[in-house]
Amino acid sequence: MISSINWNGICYGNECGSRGTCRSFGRTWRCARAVVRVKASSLGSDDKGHGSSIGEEGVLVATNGGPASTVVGGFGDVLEEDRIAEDDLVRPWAVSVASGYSLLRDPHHNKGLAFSGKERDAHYLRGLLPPTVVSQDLQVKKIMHNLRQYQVPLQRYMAMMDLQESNERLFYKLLIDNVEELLPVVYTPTVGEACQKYGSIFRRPQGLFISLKEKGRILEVLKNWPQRNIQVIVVTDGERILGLGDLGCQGMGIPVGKLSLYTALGGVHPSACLPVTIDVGTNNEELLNDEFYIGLRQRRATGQEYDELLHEFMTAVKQNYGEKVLIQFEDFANHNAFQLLEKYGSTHLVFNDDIQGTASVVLAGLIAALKFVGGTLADHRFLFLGAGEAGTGIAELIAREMSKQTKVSVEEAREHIWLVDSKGLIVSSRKESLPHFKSPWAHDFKPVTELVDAVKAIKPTVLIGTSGVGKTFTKDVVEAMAALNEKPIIFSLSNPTSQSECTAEEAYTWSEGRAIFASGSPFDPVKLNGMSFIPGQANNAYIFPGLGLGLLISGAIRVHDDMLLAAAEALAEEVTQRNFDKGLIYPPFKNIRKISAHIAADVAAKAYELGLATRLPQPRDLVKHAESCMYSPGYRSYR
Ligand SMILES: O=C([O-])CC(=O)C(=O)O
Ligand SMILES: [Mg+2]
Repeated sequence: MISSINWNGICYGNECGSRGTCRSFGRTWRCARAVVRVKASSLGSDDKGHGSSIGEEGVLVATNGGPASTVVGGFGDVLEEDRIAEDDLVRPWAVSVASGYSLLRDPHHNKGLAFSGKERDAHYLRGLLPPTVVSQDLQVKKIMHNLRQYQVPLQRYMAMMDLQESNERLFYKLLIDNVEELLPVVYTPTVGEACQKYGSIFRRPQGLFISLKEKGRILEVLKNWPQRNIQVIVVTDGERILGLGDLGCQGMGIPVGKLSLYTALGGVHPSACLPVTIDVGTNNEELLNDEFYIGLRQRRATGQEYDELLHEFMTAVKQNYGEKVLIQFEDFANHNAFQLLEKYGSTHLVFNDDIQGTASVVLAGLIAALKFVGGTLADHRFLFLGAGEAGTGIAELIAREMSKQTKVSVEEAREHIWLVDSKGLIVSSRKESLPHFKSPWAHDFKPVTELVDAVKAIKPTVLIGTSGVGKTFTKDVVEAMAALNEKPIIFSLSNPTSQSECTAEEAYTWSEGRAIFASGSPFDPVKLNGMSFIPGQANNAYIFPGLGLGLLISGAIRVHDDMLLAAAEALAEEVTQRNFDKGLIYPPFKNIRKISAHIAADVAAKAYELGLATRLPQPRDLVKHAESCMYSPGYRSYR
């Protein structure tokens, strides 16, 4: 194995079949695309003398101890141009050329038994693999067979994580080809349990951990990450993981899971994705006392200490990756979520998935549900249980869409929308004590404490649960909705399944099969009185991969609310007549890559329209362009 070579590389072009160019910056090669081979003419003493390298990140080059020989690349299939300063190229580490045994252990390039005979010869794999050569499809078949043997969801999750760390392309092929079956494994609900037990199941780090200990050195820490051309970061501080509360550093499962969906559902190249967990401590006593806990053992830093760390992170990200890197805030607690969005929304390309992504997916479901119940948004009355990020985010987007459709002001539109929090209905007499994100929803009304009483008093046509508290849509509540409405719309959005406000079965049974139901985490179809009901999954996974792709392909520099409306409308348009005939208000996840391309195209179109796009000229057919930019996980040939 070559761990380090001295070289002065001659790129002799792509042998991967795709066209691309290599440019030389002195001794550093930079490759615009895909697999490139480099001939090393001056090899170190511990090598086998071949010097070929494989890398869709471009050229893998080892340092000779000098300052600027390093790895460049990682453009993914999306980014074809980038400007990197020469001093950016200096890294403290060397990357080895992957061949032979190390190639089999390199998740980005390993193909396992799918290496052909010629590849085995060319890359010193002879004898390291059994003689049989299999196709990627057969590998998928075998792994699905094995996964189905596990009875415990967490075992499936761990098997999937092992695969991601041993053969990345196979992981994505499996996920894309079996998305409906595997989404609940790598994502909600199983990822919730994985985060709760992350310390004990931790094997290899899959993202960047930035703790208070790294304060003052975050830029340095970012440079330790092996990929340079990061396009999307999902970051959490672990304080509100799904509806499970403060899981501290163990929240890392969420950015990892979300980014695997960026690739599988949205086609963003895996090497362009960076999961980050900011560790400022945890207030979860159980974790602080857990010997397997992997994070800082201290209570959460707040105030200035917290703000400074986050600011250093946001500044370092922009400095290291440029202003077009997308930062998705995920599962922060309410106070920080709103503050971060407000603070960085006008200086960085950021959005909060729990506030804005969830809002967009729910709005799409409501637009589609109107097909069944009739009327426009303005003809309906909305009641939320939960007035945090998701509740107020959805409420605001509904108000904006209503205002857009009917030309009433957003303030007037808000009067159709009511929220209940842990203290009861949000009314104007509570205004003094409300945080700023709740105050727009404080309407004039008498105080009401119980949800069921709020339903009877407000008479909503739509009931939405964003409370993070399971079992709160009781029989009384659902029956009250069913008494008021021929087709009550009931969304139980809290995740994972244990936190869902009610189950699909409860919603259909208590409403005598009349509810139009969707949930954040998946539920199986329900049989009732000989009929089958298929619940919708109103999860932001429908939105963020396509939204992110749209931002990247247009080179957007800011996220605008109109882009979220565009994403919602694009998703609602993807519900076909056949879907409606089956009672669906969301399209099946199995078509998600096509759906993401449409969402991406509409988001990108909006970015161009708003003057926020920098990738000019605007491609004529944005759907085709989005599709052509999507990563596909088929193996490359390494001959
Ligand atoms: O992760 C999910 O399934 C949806 C989400 O953002 C949350 O519940 O926080
Ligand atoms: Mg979330």
